[in-house]
Amino acid sequence: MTERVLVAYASKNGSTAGIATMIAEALREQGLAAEARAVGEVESVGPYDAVVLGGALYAGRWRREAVRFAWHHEADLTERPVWLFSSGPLDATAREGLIPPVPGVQRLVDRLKARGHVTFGGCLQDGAKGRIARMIVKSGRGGDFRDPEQIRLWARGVARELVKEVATP
Ligand SMILES: Cc1cc2nc3c(=O)[nH]c(=O)nc-3n(C[C@H](O)[C@H](O)[C@H](O)COP(=O)(O)O)c2cc1C
Repeated sequence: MTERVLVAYASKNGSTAGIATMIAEALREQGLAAEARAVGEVESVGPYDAVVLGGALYAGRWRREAVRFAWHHEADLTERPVWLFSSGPLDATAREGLIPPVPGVQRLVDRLKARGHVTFGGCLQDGAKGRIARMIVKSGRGGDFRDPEQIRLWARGVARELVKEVATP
């Protein structure tokens, strides 16, 4: 049977949503039934066999909705394979090496017994919401630091683990 994977995300300016869409596409390419959904659109994780949960980083924390989602669905999430991702750094650091989760996300990794966590580069461009966001863009420190190849490779690793598990329960 095809594994159903939920890629849930919390995004303010849309770039984490974009990453979630890329992850879901890469999982589908590997034969999984994956869909990307904003956390607010997900009532239950019951229909899914595995979950990828991602949050945009603001001031050293995940967007609150992502944390709330994790707490609210904790019991169901701990019964399923779960991976977490963060999106944030507005420079090349996420591409150059593994960035550990911020403390609040590390707590979720432990609590949900997540199989893995990765930090992807973020994106802030014209039209970003918020005064500080606009200041960052205006001062030339914005840009798109997401790396589609890095995202695809990470998603393929997730798919490999899930497919292996179905083959050898
Ligand atoms: C006010 C503000 C605070 C931010 N704080 C962080 C941070 O603590 N760590 C980080 O890596 N990125 C930080 N960023 C960058 C965002 O995480 C990045 O732009 C991300 O891609 C936004 O995701 P979204 O488009 O899904 O909202 C911050 C951006 C803004 C505007």
